[in-house]
Amino acid sequence: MTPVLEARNLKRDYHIPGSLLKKAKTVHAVKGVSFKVEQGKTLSIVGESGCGKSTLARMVTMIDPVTSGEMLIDGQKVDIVAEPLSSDMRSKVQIVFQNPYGSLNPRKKIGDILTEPLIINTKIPAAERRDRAMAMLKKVGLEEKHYSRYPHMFSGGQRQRVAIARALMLNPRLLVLDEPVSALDLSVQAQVLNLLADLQEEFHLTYVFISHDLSVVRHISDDVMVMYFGEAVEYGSRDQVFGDPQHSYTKTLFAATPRVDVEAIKARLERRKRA
Ligand SMILES: Nc1ncnc2c1ncn2[C@@H]1O[C@H](COP(=O)(O)OP(=O)(O)OP(=O)(O)O)[C@@H](O)[C@H]1O
Repeated sequence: MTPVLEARNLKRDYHIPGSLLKKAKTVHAVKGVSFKVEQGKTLSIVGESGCGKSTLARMVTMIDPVTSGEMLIDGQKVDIVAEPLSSDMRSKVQIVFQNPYGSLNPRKKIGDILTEPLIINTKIPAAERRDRAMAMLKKVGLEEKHYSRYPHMFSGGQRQRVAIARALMLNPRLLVLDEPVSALDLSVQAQVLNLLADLQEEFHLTYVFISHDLSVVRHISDDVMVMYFGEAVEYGSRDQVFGDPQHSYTKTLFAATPRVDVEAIKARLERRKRA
């Protein structure tokens, strides 16, 4: 099967200009990383702060150009080194950021936030844009009445639902989830993770899930890649990586991580819903 996304040897350097007191330097944030994700699957990318996860997310989402490497979407090569990147290709990959407070424009109503990608990227008439946004609100567990409200009127979990809805408005081939639940309370984390799992099942969505939280990663991944100082030091199926980690860094990372039992949280929420 042709993967939805294939990344080949992606590299990203940041050049930091010098000053009177400091020499110019180059940070090799991502040092040649390759991976594939098939339709309906989730690849998680884990690692400590500064290992290059967000840089990789921004390259895959085509927000930032890469220094070198190749990316194929549905087998078609994307010209990712060039700028500006084609908006057609860019709309195939959407991103949900960590902070639902910062990622939604506070001056725009939810309806405008959801229809904006359709206005920019399609010629869909206004009435249909509204219908699609209403339908998407329901898909993410919100209501039609939320269409005319502003982001500050929502909780963190609801805002993240809006961010997910916005990311899905253009029917992307791939959703990059950059720490999408780490700013939320534990019980809300479980609800948003359940929503992502339901949407994936219903629409056969493909996810790249960026996280430093191994208990969440263990719960939602098909494949896992562990990054360390800009390199992929481990890459394989979830069971391989968690069951038999090969690299010493992965072993240390797993040993140092307290286990949060997401399954137990889910079960508790279910019980509460039924009560
Ligand atoms: N715009 C930038 N200019 C210069 N250096 C940068 C820039 N963005 C990231 N870096 C550097 O690149 C490296 C990787 O950063 P990145 O943010 O991708 O890591 P991360 O794993 O996502 O960390 P975090 O979880 O803290 O966001 C770090 O050394 C960081 O300081």
